[in-house]
Amino acid sequence: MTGTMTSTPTTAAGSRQSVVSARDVRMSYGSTEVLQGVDLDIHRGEIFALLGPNGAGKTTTVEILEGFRQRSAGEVRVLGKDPAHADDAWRGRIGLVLQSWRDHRRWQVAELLQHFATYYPDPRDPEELLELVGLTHRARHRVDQLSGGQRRRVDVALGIIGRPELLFLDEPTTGFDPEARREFHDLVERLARDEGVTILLTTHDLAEAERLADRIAMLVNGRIRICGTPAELARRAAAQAEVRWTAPDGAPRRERTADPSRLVWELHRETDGPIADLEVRRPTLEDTYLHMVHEHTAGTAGTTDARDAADAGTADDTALVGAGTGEERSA
Ligand SMILES: Nc1ncnc2c1ncn2[C@@H]1O[C@H](COP(=O)(O)OP(=O)(O)OP(=O)(O)O)[C@@H](O)[C@H]1O
Repeated sequence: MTGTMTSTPTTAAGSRQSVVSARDVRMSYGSTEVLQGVDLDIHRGEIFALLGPNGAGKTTTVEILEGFRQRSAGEVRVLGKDPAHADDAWRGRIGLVLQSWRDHRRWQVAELLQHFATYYPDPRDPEELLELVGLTHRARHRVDQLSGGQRRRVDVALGIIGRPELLFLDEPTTGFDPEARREFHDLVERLARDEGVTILLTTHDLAEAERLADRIAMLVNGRIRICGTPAELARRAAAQAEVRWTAPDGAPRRERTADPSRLVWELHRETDGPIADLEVRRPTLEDTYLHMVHEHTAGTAGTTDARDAADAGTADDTALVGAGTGEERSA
C-alpha cells in the first residue's frame, strides 16, 4: 500500500494528524512486565502493521489502545482521548475485528448487521456492506451455517458498519482462502485510500503486512525493536544478498555478499559470457523479522532497548528504530 502516504490528510500546520500516540507504555501481569516501554505513532489514513512472535505483547498493546485493558504506566492518546477514560462517543469512532470474540451463531447474517447498524449514528447500509464483504449470497443464512472464513467476513462487516475512523484488525485473515484474502486486502486498501480510515493490523502473515502496510513495527519481548516502511525494514536485515548461478562446469553455486553487483561483475569477467541461471536474492522482510526475533530472544531479552538495536546496525538503520513519527525517528 503506497498511495495513502501522499493522500494522508494534514493539519493546518502541514504535519500528519496523529490518530494513535503511545509513550513508554508498560504493562505488568503480576511480576512479569510484558510491555517494557512501547512507543507508537500512527497517522490518519495509514495502514500500520504490528508484527511479533507469540507472546510478544501485541494483543496486550492493542487492548490498551482499544480501552479494554488498563496499562500499568505510560501515556496513550487515541483519537485525541485517553482510551482508559473514553466514553461511548469515542467508542463509536473505532471499529474492532478481534481474534474471535463474537458469538452470534443463532443470528441470520442480514438481521445481525441490521441490528448492529442501530448502534451507530451514521451506519453503512447493511445490504451494501454484505456486498462489500462478499456475503450477499449468505444474507439469509444463520451465522453457525457459515464457514470459518465467512464468519470472519461477518466480523469484518461488524467492525466497519459504524464507519470507524480507526479500525483495529487482529489477525483478520486467519482461515481465509487465497481469494478471500485477496478480496479482504482490496477492501482494507479501499477503506484507507478512499475513506481515510486509519488501520492498525496485527498479523503473523509477513506477506500480508508487506502487501498492506504503509509502515510496520516489530514488537519483540515487550518493546518495539524496529519500525519503518516494508522496504526500509527489508533493507535493515542483517542478512546479505544471495547470488546464485550455475558455474561453467555445471555445478550450482551460491554466495552471500553485501555487494551483489560487484560479485556479478566479477563473475561476468571470469566467465567471459553470460552467467547461467543467475539469480540475485535481496534481503526480505522475513529476513529482518527472523533476525529481530533471534536478536531479542537469544539471551538479550529485556536488556536491549530499541536504540541499542539501532546501534547494532548501520547509521541509516538508526532512522528506522522506534515507532515514532518519521520526524522523530530521524531526529
Ligand atoms: N490476562 C493475562 N494474565 C497474565 N498474563 C497474560 C495475560 N494476557 C496475556 N498475558 C501474557 O502476556 C504476554 C503477551 O501476551 P499477548 O497476548 O499480548 O501476546 P501476543 O503478542 O498477542 O501473542 P500472540 O501472537 O500469541 O497472539 C504472554 O506471555 C501472555 O502469556
